[in-house]
Amino acid sequence: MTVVAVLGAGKIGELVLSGLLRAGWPADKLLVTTRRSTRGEELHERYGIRAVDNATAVAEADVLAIAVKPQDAGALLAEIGATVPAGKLIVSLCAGLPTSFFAARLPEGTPVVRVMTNTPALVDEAMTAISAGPHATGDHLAVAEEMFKPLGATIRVPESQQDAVTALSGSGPAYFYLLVEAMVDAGILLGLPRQVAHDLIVQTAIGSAVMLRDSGEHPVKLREAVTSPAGTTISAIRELENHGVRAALLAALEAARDRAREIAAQSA
Ligand SMILES: NC(=O)C1=CN([C@@H]2O[C@H](COP(=O)(O)OP(=O)(O)OC[C@H]3O[C@@H](n4cnc5c(N)ncnc54)[C@H](OP(=O)(O)O)[C@@H]3O)[C@@H](O)[C@H]2O)C=CC1
Ligand SMILES: O=C(O)[C@@H]1CCC=N1
Repeated sequence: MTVVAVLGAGKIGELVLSGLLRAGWPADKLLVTTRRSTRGEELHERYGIRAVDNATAVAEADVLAIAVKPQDAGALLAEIGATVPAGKLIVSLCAGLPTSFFAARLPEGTPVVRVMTNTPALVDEAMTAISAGPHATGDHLAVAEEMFKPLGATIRVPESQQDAVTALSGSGPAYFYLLVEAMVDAGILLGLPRQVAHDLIVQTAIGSAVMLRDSGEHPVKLREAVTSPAGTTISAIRELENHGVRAALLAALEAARDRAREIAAQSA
């Protein structure tokens, strides 16, 4: 069975490892590397997986999943790049960094796959977009899918779309959490106890998300069904439109996409 090493197990690396274990990936087929040894020990105690150094991971794993911050990827590749044996699959989880960044720092012919996942991996509801980079074949994409399917949904996209994907689904959970936070505060403003406001909004978010996924209806239709003539909802929607929420979202996601491009330019 494929041995996967997660290089740089912070938040996302741990989510990937724990998801693979939940899906039945044997602990002895997983390796983890960390910068701080205490973090490696913590992950070993929590999951029973072996914490090793980057050189050992390169030597022993079939797949190297790079989960360091994009700003740390250059240093990591300077350390391991030349030692990566031919044919080892590199799966990058780094926002912004194109596969060419990795190819330039790895032996010629090394297959590179770029993925963008998100934190709902914690509850097996991630959205992961997968792209083939240099030398990545259908088989390599299938390996990446085998890794990420247990964590939620997967989709294949051309790499040219990955910065937009990052802006939408990679960063996306943060936008929903911000919205929930603001709506709970609105509940406080209206005099509800915080816990009651929290419970109302969280269940409303879950119900709305499940309807979006399962009803097959367009979001406009779902919204219209809530919006009664001369009712309460349209009064709120007028305020959202007056405050430019729609325009703010367009600008915000464009800014996230632009930041991904900037990270790539600064790392080149
Ligand atoms: N957070 C998110 O929602 C998402 C993040 N991503 C991407 O995932 C990647 C990781 O993000 P995230 O988990 O949030 O970041 P974290 O900072 O939580 O994790 C990165 C980890 O890499 C470790 N690290 C750095 N350099 C090395 C090295 N040379 N060898 C071994 N370990 C190293 C860091 O160690 P130390 O703790 O000592 O600094 C840290 O624990 C990023 O590239 C990000 O763009 C993608 C999708 C979503
Ligand atoms: O904020 C970030 O840069 C990372 C990438 C996508 C989500 N978090």
